[in-house]
Amino acid sequence: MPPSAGTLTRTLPPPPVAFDGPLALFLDMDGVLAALAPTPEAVVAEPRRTAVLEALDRTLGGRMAIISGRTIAEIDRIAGGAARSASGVHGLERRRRDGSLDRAEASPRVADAVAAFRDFAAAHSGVIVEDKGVSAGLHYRQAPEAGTQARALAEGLATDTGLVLQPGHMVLELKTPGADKGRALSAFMAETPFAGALPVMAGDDLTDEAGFSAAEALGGFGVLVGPGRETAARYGLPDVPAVLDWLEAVVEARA
Ligand SMILES: O=P(O)(O)OC[C@H]1O[C@H](O[C@H]2O[C@H](CO)[C@@H](O)[C@H](O)[C@H]2O)[C@H](O)[C@@H](O)[C@@H]1O
Repeated sequence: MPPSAGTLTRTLPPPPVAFDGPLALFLDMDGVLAALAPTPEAVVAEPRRTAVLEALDRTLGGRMAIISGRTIAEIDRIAGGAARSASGVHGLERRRRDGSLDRAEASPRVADAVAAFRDFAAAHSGVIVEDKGVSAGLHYRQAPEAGTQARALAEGLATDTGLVLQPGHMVLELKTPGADKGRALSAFMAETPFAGALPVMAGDDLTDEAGFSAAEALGGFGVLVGPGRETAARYGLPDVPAVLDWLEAVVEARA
């Protein structure tokens, strides 16, 4: 019997490596496939990650996608081009395996958020602004003392602009409304080659909870990476190396 999803304070069991029927894997990037680094640009392509993604894509008949808060261009840079199906910026962009692309129209208020974030960064050394077109990110990993003020700014801007506040690991993002990782997962699952497979989503961040719930609703499950918390995931893995070990074992079990 698989463990149940829901509020969990205990350690989650590790996910299975062998599955009876067709499997569809949805993978988050930062904190799952790539260890967290001081800045977004510090994360680069690595041979082990690229190799296992290519092997999964082959073994799963193309039913593998990265669903990230990063842009698809960033996913391609870090995954070494190994993720043909990808969703970026928390579901606001989605590229199918054949290269066709869906992209939400950016709210004009994103530019206001970027401008306000840049003013804040100019006054707080170490704070970084990430302009993703459809969303704006304010990173304070290198200036943790600015976190409280950064949150107050982002919350105020969310109220003023109607943008959606997406907190992450030492980052506050304001995104164009209308998408999340769960909707991206469900959209992939409605199409070839994903339709009919068992969806499994691995993630670490709050933004990944929508993906866990969507996988669960479609008969699959979520895998929470990192420390335990209240989650919709059924299984857990401690860190990025454990994720890569698990993915390699999945490939081997299907070979
Ligand atoms: O959904 P994800 O793939 O997990 O992306 C979430 C955000 O990841 C990036 O920021 C995070 O990783 C950086 C590099 O390790 C780190 O410096 C930062 O503190 C983290 O928040 C990315 O820059 C964001 O755009 C993503 O939304």
